Amino acid sequence: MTGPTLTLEGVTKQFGRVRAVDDLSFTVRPGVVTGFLGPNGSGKTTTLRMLLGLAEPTSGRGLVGDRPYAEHPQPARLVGSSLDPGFHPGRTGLAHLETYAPQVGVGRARCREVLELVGMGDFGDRRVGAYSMGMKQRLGLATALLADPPAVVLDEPANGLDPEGIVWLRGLLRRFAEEGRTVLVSSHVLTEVQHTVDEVVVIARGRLVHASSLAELAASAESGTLVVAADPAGLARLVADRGWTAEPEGAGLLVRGIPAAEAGAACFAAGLELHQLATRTEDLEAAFLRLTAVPEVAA
Ligand SMILES: Nc1ncnc2c1ncn2[C@@H]1O[C@H](COP(=O)(O)OP(=O)(O)OP(=O)(O)O)[C@@H](O)[C@H]1O
Repeated sequence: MTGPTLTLEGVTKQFGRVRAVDDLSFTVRPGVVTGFLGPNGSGKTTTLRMLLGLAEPTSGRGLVGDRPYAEHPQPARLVGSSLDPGFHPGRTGLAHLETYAPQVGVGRARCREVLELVGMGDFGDRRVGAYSMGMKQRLGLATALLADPPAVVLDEPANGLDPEGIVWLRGLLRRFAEEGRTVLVSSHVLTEVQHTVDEVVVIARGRLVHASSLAELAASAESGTLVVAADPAGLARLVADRGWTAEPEGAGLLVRGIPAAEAGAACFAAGLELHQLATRTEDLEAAFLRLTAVPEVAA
């Protein structure tokens, strides 16, 4: 199986005065898990809704394969999604799936099968109103998987899942990708999906701020050296003389982008007595926060 490539081409969405999505372009390939990441309110859901024909872009377009979602003869069979699952609290989980089954051309047996697949086999006859958040997530996922689609688009699928559920979801998405499907999952927490995704697309305030493999994002994490000197004023002078960027950390300075060997050699040459010299590497979450941080407004 080879899933369709998903493409956003210069998509913008304006809600009155709010520009929720701003000239956003990226591509999602089949055979890998792609994480669509951004803080709350950054425009992820709006983007996914435009991709799936649930919202009209102000400009630009979303493509599933070679054409917009709605132009496919049976789009719901091509892309399974957890957006707008439309749960009715009075319906059982099974009845919910059965309302969707005709749209994607599957029968009751498949509804039971997907309930089993998402670990909900024992709860299909219980009313959705009595489901926990995690159970609703699983039912949303079951809805997305009804047609056994070659592409899945899931909005915050890890929300409400317990740690065991997250591990289970990770395994499921990994298997889908290995089968050649296209897998796009959104999240506002990078660490929640960092063991799940291969590719990352990061947005902030509706704009693309980063797109690469997860490995490349990790490699781009900024590193620096913590330097603690007996003479803090002397160290501050050295940092200024060298034009380094540094910020206070504990009793010393965290010097950005300078390896420990270089910082140590410079201190030695300047006759500074060191109490500590340690490499500091930013973790992925810090890199994510740096990428999505609101820029300070110049005075
Ligand atoms: N129908 C709408 N009408 C007006 N504004 C909207 C509408 N839908 C979304 N917005 C606004 O667009 C922006 C982006 O919202 P969106 O839900 O796409 O973000 P998100 O990244 O999915 O957030 P979260 O992680 O909190 O779900 C927000 O400022 C939101 O208030």
